[in-house]
Formats: sequence, C-alpha cells, structure tokens
Amino acid sequence: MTRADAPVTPPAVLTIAGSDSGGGAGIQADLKTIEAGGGFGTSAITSVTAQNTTGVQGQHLLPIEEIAAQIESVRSDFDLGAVKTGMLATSEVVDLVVEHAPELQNLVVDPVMVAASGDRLLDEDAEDAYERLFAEATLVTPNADEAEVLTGRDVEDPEAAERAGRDIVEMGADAALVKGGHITGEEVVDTLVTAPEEAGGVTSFRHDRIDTAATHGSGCTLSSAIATRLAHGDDLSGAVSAGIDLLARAVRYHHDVGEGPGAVHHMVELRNEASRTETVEAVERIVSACVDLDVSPLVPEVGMTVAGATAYAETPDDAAAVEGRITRTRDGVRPNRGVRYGVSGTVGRFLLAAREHDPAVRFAVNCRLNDDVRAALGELAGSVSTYDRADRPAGAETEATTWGVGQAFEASPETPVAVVDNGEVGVEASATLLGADADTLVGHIETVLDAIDA
Ligand SMILES: Nc1ncnc2c1ncn2[C@@H]1O[C@H](COP(=O)(O)OP(=O)(O)OP(=O)(O)O)[C@@H](O)[C@H]1O
Ligand SMILES: Cc1ncc(CO)c(N)n1
Repeated sequence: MTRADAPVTPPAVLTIAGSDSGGGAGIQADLKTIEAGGGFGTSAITSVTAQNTTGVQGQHLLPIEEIAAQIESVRSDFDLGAVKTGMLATSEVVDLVVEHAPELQNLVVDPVMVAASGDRLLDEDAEDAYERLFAEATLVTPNADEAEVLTGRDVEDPEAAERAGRDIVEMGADAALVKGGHITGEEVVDTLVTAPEEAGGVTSFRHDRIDTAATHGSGCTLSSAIATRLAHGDDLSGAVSAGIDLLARAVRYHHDVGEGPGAVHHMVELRNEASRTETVEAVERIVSACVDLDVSPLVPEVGMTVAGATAYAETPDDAAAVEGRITRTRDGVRPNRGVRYGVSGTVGRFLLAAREHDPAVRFAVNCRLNDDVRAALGELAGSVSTYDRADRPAGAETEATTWGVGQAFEASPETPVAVVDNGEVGVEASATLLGADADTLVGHIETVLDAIDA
C-alpha cells in the first residue's frame, strides 16, 4: 500500500555569500538560520574560504559566470520570498547582484568587509560598488566598522549610528540597520533608520551585552533571520526585532567549538522550543515525586512551587511551573492546577535569576524554613548559601529575589544546591532547592525529608 504525501511549501530564501569551512558564518550560518526560521534555504556561493574559529587561512573566488549560473538556476526555479547577500568579495560580484536586484523582493544586504577575526573578505575597491547595490536594497545591515567605511563618519555611539544609517538611506536603501556589537557599552544598541517613504523613522533596539568574544557569524545569522521573517510576510520592524531577539539568545548560548572564541548558536530558538515538552514532563515528574514522598513537612505557608526552565530559557515565557502551587491536605499534598508556561511568581523569577549565574540550573522548588529544615539542609551534598534581605541597599533597583540570588551565588564557591532567604516582615523565610535535572532535584528533596525524619 502506498501512502498519500503531505507536502509543505515554506517560503524560499536565497543567500548569495561565501562558504565558511568552519561552519559558523557565511553560507553555512545562513542555511542553518533560514531552515530554523521556517524557510527553504537556497544558495549561490561567491567564494570558498578556508576558515575556522581562529581566522581565515585562504579564500578562492569562484569565476563570475559560475556565480551568475547559481543565481540564475535558483531564480528560474524558485519563487523567492527574500534574498540576502553576505561576502561578495569583489566589485564584479556586487555588480552582478545589482543586475538581478530590480527583480528581487525583500533584498537584505549585509555589506561584509572583514571577518570577526580581522581578515579582509572584500576587495577595497569594491567598497564604492556597494552604493549601487544599496539603491536596490530593502535593508542594509552594516556593523559600526562597515558603516564608517561606507559613510566616512566615525561611528562610536548610537547617535553617530543613526547619522550613518540616514546616509545609507540617502544612498537609496529603503532602510539601514547599523549594528552595535562593535560599539562598547553595557548595552548593545542596534539602530534601524527607515526612508521617509517607508515608515520614515528611527528605532533603537537595546539588549544587555553578553560578556563574550564568541560572536563569529552574528552578522550572517541576523541578516538571514531578518530575510526569512520578511519572506514569511512580516513587516520590516517586526522582522528586525525578531532577528535581534534571536541574536541575543544565539550569542548568550553560543557554540563553544574550536580553539577560537566560538560561534553563535544559529538554531537556538528551535532547540529551545524543542525542549518545552521535556521540561513540562520533568516538572510533572518532580511534582509526582513530591506527592509520593509526601513533602508536607516542607510545604511553606505560601504553598510549594516547582518550576522548570527550557534548555535555553531567557524570559518567564520559557519557565514552566505548577500554577496555584502544591498545598497540604489532610493526608498529604496535592498540586492545585496543571503545569503552565509564563510563570511570574517568586520561584520562576528565582530560577531565571539563578540561570544568569549558572545556565545549567534548570529546576527549582521552594520549601518552608524552620529549625528542622535548616538542620536538614546541612545533609545536602553541595553548598547551601544564604542571603539577608536586610542587607539590600535602600533604593536598590534590582528586584529583591533577583538581588538575593545574586548575593547567594556570589557568596558561594560553587553553584549552590540550596539558597536560604531569611525573609523579612511580610516575607516568609524560605529555602529554594536547585537542580540541573529532575532526578537531581528529587534527590535533594529526599535528602532533606530523610534528615527531618531521622
Ligand atoms: N556581545 C554581544 N552581546 C549581545 N548581542 C550581541 C553581541 N555582539 C553582537 N550582538 C548582536 O549580534 C548582532 C550582530 O551584531 P555585530 O555588530 O556583531 O555584527 P557583525 O560585526 O556584522 O557580525 P560578524 O561577527 O558576523 O561580522 C546584533 O544584533 C547585535 O545586537
Ligand atoms: C564566508 C564568510 N562570510 C561572512 C563572514 C563574516 O562573519 C565570515 N567570517 N565568513
């Protein structure tokens, strides 16, 4: 018997760019990102680089007719929803794209000039040719250094980035996104400038800088993510915003591969989504264990919450918990409602704050704190760290739980297995047990219960 097929038709996206043998940037980054974003990735390779995480060891430009043939093969067959360009290497290749550009919709131009390692990827005489391509672009995405070369301005702060963005729009681009990864500061500010006939405005996208040099492939990944969103039909500002959110996560959870600093995590959002079911199941297992073990001696007045974070969690939407908490009954404990994502309570906040210090922490549960529990915590194999709300500086901006978690982690030589909050007027003292997986956390709960019973 044969079965009926069930085809899908994702929007096709073309990347015209160089190959990075190291897999972090170029065509390799583009195809991973396009597929992860729900597009169908096609490619025209301009140059084959011998490259790894430490630098570029060689590059071989393909004959212009071979590059043209790839673009024509793809264009004649696919209904392209968007096109992005990366390493174009020479003015001849830039002009080849200019020839095709009037018939390409959603053209995102990443004017790649220099690799993160400092190696040149564009002939110097090709810099001027870019102006011809900008006139055809939906969006141009220079980093600060590229914006300097293209506009002749110093780009050292977001105000200068805005001015450079306006210059690029005056060259004919519908919009320019001047990226702030190379501009120093605790925040990264990416500045989107759109032409008057488009939205005609300036939008600053800000996020906290991740303390890492592992940004290899960040520009390629961003432009591919934006092109893919445009191919899905998003408006420019939505596509840029989604792309930047992806990069914040992809830089934080970068790949630690090779001898160099490392490359961004192109598929991080897909992998995070893929871990949602496993995370809920793990929280459910912990809750069942709490019922089976009868954790009544550990249930605080406010009730017990079990929370779990997805593998690459960043926001409350990535944290699942037993809503309504676990409460005591006459003959044990019961969870009041099912496990749900988007937790905003203390334990969810606690978990996300702990992950700022050690992202291996995935699960947490809060317990009451009396003399028995305090003594039992001493039986845990690992560090128990305490914070005192009275030490929190008056007028501190950081929310109390987040501040306390920071204190507890700083005071502990290793990731603590339990954090004690001594409470204050109106806040019940509590302990929060932490684990990298469900079994570890259940093990901690058992240890504390056994010690209380003993
Ligand atoms: N340290 C960082 N922390 C958080 N986000 C970052 C960091 N560095 C770069 N980004 C983000 O990565 C994206 C690309 O910015 P960047 O300025 O690094 O581009 P690029 O230099 O073209 O990249 P490439 O390294 O591929 O050449 C931007 O959205 C930026 O916000
Ligand atoms: C092939 C290629 N394209 C782009 C970049 C920019 O990161 C790189 N390092 N290598």
